[in-house]
Amino acid sequence: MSQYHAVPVPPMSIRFDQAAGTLSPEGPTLTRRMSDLEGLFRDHEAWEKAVADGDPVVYSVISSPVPEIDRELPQSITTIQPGTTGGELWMTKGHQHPNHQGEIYLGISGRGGLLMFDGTETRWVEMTPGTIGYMPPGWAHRSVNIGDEPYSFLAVYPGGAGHDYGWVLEHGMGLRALSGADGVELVDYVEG
Ligand SMILES: O=P(O)(O)OC[C@H]1O[C@](O)(CO)[C@@H](O)[C@@H]1O
Ligand SMILES: [Fe+2]
Repeated sequence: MSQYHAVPVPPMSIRFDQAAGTLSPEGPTLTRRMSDLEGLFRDHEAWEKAVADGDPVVYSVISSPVPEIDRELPQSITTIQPGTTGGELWMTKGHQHPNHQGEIYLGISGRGGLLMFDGTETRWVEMTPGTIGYMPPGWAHRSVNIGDEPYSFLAVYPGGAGHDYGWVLEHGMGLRALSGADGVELVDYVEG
């Protein structure tokens, strides 16, 4: 089920207040805690312990009022907190668009990585403020915070693309992003 409402909107400007972490006018907001990321981390015991030890917020998503419906172009800003679980950097759930369509991200603050997987090949794009990351149709995508401060990025995506989270649980993402010497060490995917 979509977390977005489907009310058409008129032409508009949308103001992002980075200090306040708000969009105005605002749409739906979403908070993902550790407990929402079941089955995604390699170290299941470390994930269970993190859930038991306060179930921290891993990332939040604020959206504009543009609806998730075909031919619309919704936007959202995702902020991933810095952290690791079992040595694995905090990340989004990641998803495939069931109705394969492209998408762009724009780095706003902090340091991140954009992991893309088409079921065979994997790509990793480092994201800093000003970087545009492009996800072609058919490439599942996950974002990772590789720094020690919150990592924020703008997403712009086709409203009819949909979100398939089960695809990532079934196929993985090709690689995992662990905390390493230069912030990140990419290793082969191992089941969670
Ligand atoms: O949908 P996920 O995998 O939780 O990741 C969150 C980010 O991805 C989006 O679904 C866009 O691809 C936005 O809602 C948000 O920017
Ligand atoms: Fe997407």
